[in-house]
Amino acid sequence: YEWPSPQYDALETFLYEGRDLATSDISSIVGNCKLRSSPDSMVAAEWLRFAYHDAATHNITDGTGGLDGSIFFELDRAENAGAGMRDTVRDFEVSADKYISRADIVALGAVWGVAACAGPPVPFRGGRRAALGPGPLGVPEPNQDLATHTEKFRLQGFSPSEMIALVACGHTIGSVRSSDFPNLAPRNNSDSSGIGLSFFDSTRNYDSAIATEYIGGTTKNPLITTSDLTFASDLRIFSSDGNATMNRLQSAAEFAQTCSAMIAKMINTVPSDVTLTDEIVLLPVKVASAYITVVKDRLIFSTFLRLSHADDVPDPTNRTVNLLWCDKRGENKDCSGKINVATNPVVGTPPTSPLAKAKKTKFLGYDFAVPILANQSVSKFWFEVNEGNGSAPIVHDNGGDGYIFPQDEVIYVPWLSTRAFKADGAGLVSNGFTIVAGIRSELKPTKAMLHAYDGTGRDQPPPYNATIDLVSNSSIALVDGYSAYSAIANNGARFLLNVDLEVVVDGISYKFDYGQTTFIDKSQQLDKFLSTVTSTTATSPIPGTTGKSSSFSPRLPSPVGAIFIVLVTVISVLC
Ligand code: HEM
Repeated sequence: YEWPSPQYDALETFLYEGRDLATSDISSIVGNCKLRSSPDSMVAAEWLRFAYHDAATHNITDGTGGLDGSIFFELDRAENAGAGMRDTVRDFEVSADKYISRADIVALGAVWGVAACAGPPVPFRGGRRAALGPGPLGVPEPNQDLATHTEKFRLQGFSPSEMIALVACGHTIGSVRSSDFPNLAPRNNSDSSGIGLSFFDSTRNYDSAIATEYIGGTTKNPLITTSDLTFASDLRIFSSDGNATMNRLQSAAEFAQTCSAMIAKMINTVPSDVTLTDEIVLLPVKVASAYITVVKDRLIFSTFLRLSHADDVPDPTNRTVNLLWCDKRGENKDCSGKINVATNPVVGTPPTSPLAKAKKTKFLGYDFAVPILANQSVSKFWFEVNEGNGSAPIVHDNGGDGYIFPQDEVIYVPWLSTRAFKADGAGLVSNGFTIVAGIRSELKPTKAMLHAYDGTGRDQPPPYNATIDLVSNSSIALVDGYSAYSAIANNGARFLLNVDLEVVVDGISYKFDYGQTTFIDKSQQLDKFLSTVTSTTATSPIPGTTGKSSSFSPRLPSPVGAIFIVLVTVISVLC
């Protein structure tokens, strides 16, 4: 891994922090193995079944079907019956973006669901392509015979013993509902919703009870105990190898290991023309964002460092984190005369997804937003972390090269961008944005474009994917060094516009990637920026260093911005 790896970075944030581009924490819907309020069905079970029904239609012979999000378009089929499926659609329809497809979200739901109910970590790879319509039929149904099920699992790529394991790894959580299968699950009169839930085993955790209770003869799994044997599909499947697999799965360790592998294989069952990413592993040190923007007539360099530690270790109290960077332009270009230092970032606690919790990990985030000048800008940056315990500070510099700041030719300015939307009682009707960008004033671009993408929307509309010219907009004053451009994007009844910008100058293209629009026109935007935008209070040499202090003196912010103080210190280095 080397920063920046945009798709990896986006998937990593989503997988381990549980939040999407709009910073909405969708994994918290399933966190702590939550139940829906009415009926008390398990969200994790609904998400796991949703993923299975999407993957189950894979055909290894022609490479079609598999986990591709086609399930969103297939809920009117008898084989996909169930209220849990419809609830899941609502959970998942707001988060897809250009790096995280709807299909990846279905797979993530299975990973989070298993982890949220104390199950094993399931390795996750991204890169699934979202289908734009229904796929083939073929999800197994309980009234089909063993030969039919064995053949369907073979077509999905699973051997007979893998079939037994995968069904047990699915039916360790959740229930059969009376409202969906009245012949299998009795209606429960004490349940005010009238929807009887007959759970597969006596525990709500993702554990081996499904196997121990089956082998021990105490199971209440309706797909085993039903008096109508036509529907006893788990009984037929579990006993199909003389109970050898189910005997083995009684061991907690064996169950965890097997199910981690089986669920991973299930979510990696994708159409043959899809190439998945490498496994997304948790980055212990992560630069989660780095951009230049304008907030209240100041040019701001903003970056966010996320560090992790074991969740049974208290948060460090003496830690200090400094941001260091080189100018990209001017007399001190590339740190030839000075290194800039910012201290005292705003410290926050990024959320942890069920998977990060299962890995017993906690995050601390260090948010820097420092005023800079356009004629100095940023070429690269790095961090110095001092734990305050006498040990030498640790430098995080991307393996030695520093974090190279991608480009400053075009910047995104959410602060001045605006949103217009219409909603009625049924929800969002239309959404549109005027996106403001800054392009360096000395440039004469031959092309300036907004690439706008939105993969969300009720009832899964095709993604909005538009390229719109950015037009010079002299009515907007930015800051010295940047001229304002704007473009209008209408993303219809979709929720999560993603902003990419591109300018072409002398045949070279400069790109800003993956800007979000959630904070536009909302008070949170103000909160977010004002809580991190910092005032520059001094320029002084760091104690112990020699050399003269340079004349770095960015504009002072308005007092309202000075909620947190970052000391920007500029030192001369001996070169
Ligand atoms: C022959 C194969 C299978 C059959 C016939 C089958 C059948 C069923 C049925 C009838 C239900 C009840 C649904 C409802 O009442 O809404 C159910 C629930 C469930 N199934 Fe399966 N299943 C099979 C395989 C799997 C597999 C392989 C998985 C995942 C790895 C899985 C995961 C689940 C889960 C988690 C639930 C509970 C859903 C909830 O509580 O909302 N199933 N299954």
